[in-house]
Amino acid sequence: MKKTVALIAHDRKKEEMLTFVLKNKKVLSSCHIIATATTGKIIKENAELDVTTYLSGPLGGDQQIGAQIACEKVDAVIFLRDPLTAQPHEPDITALLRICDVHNIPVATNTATANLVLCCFTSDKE
Ligand SMILES: O=C(CO)COP(=O)(O)O
Repeated sequence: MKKTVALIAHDRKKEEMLTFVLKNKKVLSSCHIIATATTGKIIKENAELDVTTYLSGPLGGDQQIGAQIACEKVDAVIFLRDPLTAQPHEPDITALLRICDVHNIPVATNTATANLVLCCFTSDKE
């Protein structure tokens, strides 16, 4: 069964996200990818992967993805947060991370952890 992976990146992390996606295109092409609007658009246009997009983070996209997690429809979240810039929708970001913990969903907030998460996907023969 296809894994669903949520990809989200703040503006100053979008380039890093795209590099990560391109490096891991093979494994990600076997997943159902969901993303917030701008992150998803960049991935679609530059990595030519199918992406289901939600609203932009500040407009409620983090909450929409959180709802998918609450419904047990997401297997992993890769959320490259900008730790150096305050975000207007900080409560939504906190809520997204919280709901991952509530449902025990792996959430990577940097590419080092994201690589480990995707490694598990490739070794999982399910
Ligand atoms: O703000 C975000 C996550 O909190 C990301 O939203 P975008 O992908 O639309 O930039």
